[in-house]
Amino acid sequence: MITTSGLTKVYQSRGREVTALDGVDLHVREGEVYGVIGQSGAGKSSLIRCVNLLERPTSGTVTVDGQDLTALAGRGRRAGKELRRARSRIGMVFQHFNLLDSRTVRDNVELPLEILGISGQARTRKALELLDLVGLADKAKSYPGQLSGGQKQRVGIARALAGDPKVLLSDEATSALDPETTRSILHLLRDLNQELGLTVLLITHEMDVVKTVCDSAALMKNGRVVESGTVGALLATPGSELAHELFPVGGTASGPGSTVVDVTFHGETAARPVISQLSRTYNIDISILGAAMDTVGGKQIGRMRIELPGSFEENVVPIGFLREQGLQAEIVDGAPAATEIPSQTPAAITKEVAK
Ligand SMILES: Nc1ncnc2c1ncn2[C@@H]1O[C@H](COP(=O)(O)OP(=O)(O)OP(=O)(O)O)[C@@H](O)[C@H]1O
Repeated sequence: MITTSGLTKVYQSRGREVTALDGVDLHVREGEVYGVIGQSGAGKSSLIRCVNLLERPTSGTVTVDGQDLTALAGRGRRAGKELRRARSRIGMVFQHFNLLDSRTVRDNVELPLEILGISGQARTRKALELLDLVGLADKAKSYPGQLSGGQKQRVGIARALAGDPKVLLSDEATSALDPETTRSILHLLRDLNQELGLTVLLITHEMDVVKTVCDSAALMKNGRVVESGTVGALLATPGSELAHELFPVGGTASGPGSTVVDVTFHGETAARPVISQLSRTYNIDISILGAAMDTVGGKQIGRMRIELPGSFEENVVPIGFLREQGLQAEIVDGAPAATEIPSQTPAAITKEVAK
């Protein structure tokens, strides 16, 4: 639904060049919630602004729903008619809501419909429908100043849906909200994604947002995507930084001469007593050094760091047993050279070596 190829953005700032995006390839499938995470300055805002051509990329292409937006003329407010039309089918939600304080809630939602030239009655009907959809039917006549932050963001979401978009872009939509309100807004985005089949591309610096709502995620650093994939596949990727951030498991070996393994459970493997089977089958004592269980995108996922007595060579068979059971097993300590470890990296994952 959204593809960027070789997307590059270089700003000219006080006589020097700042590369905010450095060849970003992103592939967001129809109907998924895709999170782009990264620290401040990683290039997230530049990415989202380039996706709807609010910012013109220096090079590369952006395709949304099969249409190459970069081929359409104009930029920002001076965008040509075709680009404006294409953009009206991309909803955008902002961190600070960007509502007009002098207009009622209903009038704020009607604004994009006014710009599209929709007549008064149809506009009002649509705005009231959308307010109902986001749970604010009773606030139509209120002004933004009379609403809580969460309610303001619901108005922002209703307004973003006015043009019946297939794609919703969210620029840190929950960063200004408290944890409870954040959860309710994320659930609303998830419900809209499922009920309307809306594709959602969101940027965030909070791992919890990715954990709560995203099907897929990408990690950005210095203008580049350094990891991307479905959350399930990322969790199954040995050495994935995103997986480690989503499920940090700690614990160090009790001493030399043992093998430490990070085991990832998901899907039906999360419900099977694999560790006790491993212990009984090979008659080995297993120490659990750390563990975390959680629900990601509605699926139970867990990670456990375990310690097996003996060197890696002595544990090749038990580790093979774990992998045969459909679990991911990544050797953290006691491993031979990386090339000797049987690799299970799924092809779906792209992990580039940062420049
Ligand atoms: N209009 C601009 N002119 C010059 N440099 C800019 C401009 N916008 C962004 N940058 C620079 O580009 C880089 C990426 O910024 P960007 O805002 O895209 O990152 P971000 O990941 O969204 O960060 P944050 O979460 O702090 O908003 C930064 O070094 C920033 O200073």
